[in-house]
Amino acid sequence: MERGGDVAEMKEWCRSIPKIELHAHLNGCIRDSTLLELAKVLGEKGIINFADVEHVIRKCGRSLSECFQLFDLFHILATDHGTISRITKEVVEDFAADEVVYLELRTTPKNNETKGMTKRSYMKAVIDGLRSVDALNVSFSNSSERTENISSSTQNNYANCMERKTIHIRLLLSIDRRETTIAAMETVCLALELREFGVVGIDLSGNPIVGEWKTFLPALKYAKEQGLSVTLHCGEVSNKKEIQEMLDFVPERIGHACFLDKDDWEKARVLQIPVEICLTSNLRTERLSTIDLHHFANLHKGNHPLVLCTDDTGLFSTTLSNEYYLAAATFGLDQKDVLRLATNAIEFVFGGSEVKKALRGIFGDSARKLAEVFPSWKSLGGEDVKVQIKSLR
Ligand SMILES: CNc1ncnc2c1ncn2[C@@H]1O[C@H](COP(=O)(O)O)[C@@H](O)[C@H]1O
Ligand SMILES: [Zn+2]
Repeated sequence: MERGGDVAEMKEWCRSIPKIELHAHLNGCIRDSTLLELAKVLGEKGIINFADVEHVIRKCGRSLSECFQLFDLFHILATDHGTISRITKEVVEDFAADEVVYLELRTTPKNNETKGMTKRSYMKAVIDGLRSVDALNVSFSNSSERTENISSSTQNNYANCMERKTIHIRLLLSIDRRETTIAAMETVCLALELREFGVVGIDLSGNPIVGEWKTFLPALKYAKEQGLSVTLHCGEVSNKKEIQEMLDFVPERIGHACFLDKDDWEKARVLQIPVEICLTSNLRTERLSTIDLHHFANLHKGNHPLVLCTDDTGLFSTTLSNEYYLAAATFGLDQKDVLRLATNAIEFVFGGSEVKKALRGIFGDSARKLAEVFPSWKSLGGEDVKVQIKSLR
């Protein structure tokens, strides 16, 4: 990994392998260029001061609280339905360009009376955005490959459909920690209503120093009872009591987990709760002083279920392949380890058995093709991974 050629080959390897993204916030993944364009328009209308906003958007390395200030700005910039659809389309295109084959995109449904926006109409705009992607086959139905969920232009041209990349998308609705119990319950009910449009679960996110666990618990419990999967931002800041309560809830995954202590990790290990690891996000928001101290190392060593994710590609100027490369470069992973990590993520998706089967097929095909392209692949144990993929079927 130290020589230039090796670095370039590993970066290319991380880019070219199929990947699964399980922790990405829609509005945190807005392209900088789109954000600046939106800000400029609002500046011209005198709604914001463009010069101030430009400085904030271009700033690198923000504290966690600065990130949440920026999210408030994002929400001002992206309030109308058309913009939400556009952002969704671009985010999907960007993940697909990075060889993401399955994306679980999470977003917080928003009410905005002045714009005539309700949580339901916000989600309709997101779903319209998925439908408007025309350069890819977008499959976002729970009942898998139903053609009505493949973008309309694709249906018109079967030959094109076969040539295009396919990206499987599922949606998680986020409860913001500023919300009340009733608002959280509304989001869960909306998620249940939108199951046929690929909504598979609920996320709890937002500023981790705001709100109390007991406020969200009734809605999260209800979500679970109704068969929705639940993932929680857990231990993003130090909060022993809340971390314990969250683990006792037994979510299907947790995000970040930066401030779990020994007992908490033991509980997570016994319960085998998969952890969504967001290296760049944790580093940029100063959850740790240097990346080599990240809990990824211990979890990986202990074979704890984990998945590398981006959190907010736009906010942190990262990609999923960059996260894989960062993990490889920091923790000494070889190509075999990287592909195994990417493949293991199949087991933690909320999309159900049909999509898992499809993903196993994609990873199996890709392992065969990559073996031809990368000369070092065979000596690095490509055969092992192929065997592993087979045994997962
Ligand atoms: C940095 N780590 C993080 N910790 C907690 N919550 C985060 C987050 N990054 C993003 N969000 C949550 O996602 C929203 C933006 O996307 P949506 O408007 O929902 O699409 C933010 O407002 C915040 O609530
Ligand atoms: Zn997050």
